[in-house]
Amino acid sequence: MNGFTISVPASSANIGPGFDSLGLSLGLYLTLSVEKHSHWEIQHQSLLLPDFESYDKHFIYQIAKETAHHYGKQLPPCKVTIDSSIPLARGLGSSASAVIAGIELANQLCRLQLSLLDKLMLATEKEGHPDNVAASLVGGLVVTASTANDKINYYKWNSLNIDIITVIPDTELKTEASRSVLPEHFTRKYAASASSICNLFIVALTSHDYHLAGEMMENDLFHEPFRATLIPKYTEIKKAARSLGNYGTVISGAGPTMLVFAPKGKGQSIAGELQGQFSSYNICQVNIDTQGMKVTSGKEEVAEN
Ligand SMILES: Nc1ncnc2c1ncn2[C@@H]1O[C@H](COP(=O)(O)OP(=O)(O)OP(=O)(O)O)[C@@H](O)[C@H]1O
Ligand SMILES: N[C@@H](CCO)C(=O)O
Repeated sequence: MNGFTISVPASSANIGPGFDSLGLSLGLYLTLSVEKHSHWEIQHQSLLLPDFESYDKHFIYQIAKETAHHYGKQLPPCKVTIDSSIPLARGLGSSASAVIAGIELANQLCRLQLSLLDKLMLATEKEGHPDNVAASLVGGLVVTASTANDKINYYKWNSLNIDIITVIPDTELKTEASRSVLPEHFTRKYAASASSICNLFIVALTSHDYHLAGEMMENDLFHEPFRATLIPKYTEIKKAARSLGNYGTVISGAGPTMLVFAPKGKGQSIAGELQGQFSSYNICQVNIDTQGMKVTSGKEEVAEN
C-alpha cells in the first residue's frame, strides 16, 4: 500500500431555514496522513482534536472499522497522523468531517470502491442527517432531500458571490443538547410558513438576490427561535452584523458559532470590525470550499469520486 492523505472540509448546516437539509462547505480541514505500518497507531498533531485512550477507541477508527465490517472486510494495520483546523462542538461540522474521514479511510484501505452516493448514504446513517456530511463530501452549497425510500438526493451549487464570516465563541455546544430544545411537531400552518421561507431563500440565493436571501435566512421558523437563548450574544451579533451592511446572520449548524453572509470583498474588514466589538470571540473570514473531500497519493490527487 502506498501512503495517502485524506482531507475533509468543515461545514455549516442549515443556513437559517434549511434545517437538516442545507450545508455549506468551509475551508477549514481535517487531514489524515496514512502510511503502511506493522500495527495500528493513531497520532494527533492539533490541539483542537479530542483526547483518546487508544487507537481502537478513536471515533474515526471506529467509523472506519464499522464501514469495513459492513462490506465484510478487515482494516489492515497502518499509522494515521491526524491534523485539524476545525474546532469541536462549535457548529462547524467537526463530527461530520470525522465520519467522512472514517468512511474514506475504510474505502481506501479495503479497496471498497464506494461511489459518492454510497458514502453519502453511509455517512448520513451515522450522522443522523445529510446536511453537514453532504457539504463535506462534495463541497460548495449543497441542498439535500431524503425521500420516502430513504434515498438521499442532493444538488451542489458552487456560485455564491459572497464572503463568509464565522463568529466562534470560546464555548462548546453539543449537537445533541441543541437538538433537545426543538419541538417534535409543528402544525400544518406553521410548517407551511417555515418551508415557504426556505423555498424563497433558495430561489433568492441562486438568483444572487442576497438582500432577499439575507432577509429569508434571518426569518427561519424551524430551529432558530428555539435555539436563540442557547447562543451567547445571539441578538447582539445579528444586530452588529446588520449595522455593518451584511446580508444576514444565522446560527451555524447547531451552534454556538454564528455565520455571517457578507458582501463580496468586504469579509475581512467586516470581520475585523466585529472582532473589535466581540473581543472574546474568534472572528474571521473563511473561504467556501468548492471541492469537498480529497484523497491524494504522494503529490497526485486520487481520481476517486
Ligand atoms: N476529528 C475528530 N476525531 C474524533 N472525534 C471527533 C472529531 N471531530 C468531532 N469529534 C466528536 O464529535 C463531537 C462534536 O460533535 P457535535 O455534533 O456535537 O458538534 P459539531 O459536529 O462540531 O457541530 P455541528 O454538528 O453543530 O456542526 C466532539 O465532541 C467529538 O466527540
Ligand atoms: N442540522 C443539524 C446540524 C448540526 O449537526 C442541526 O441543526 O441539529
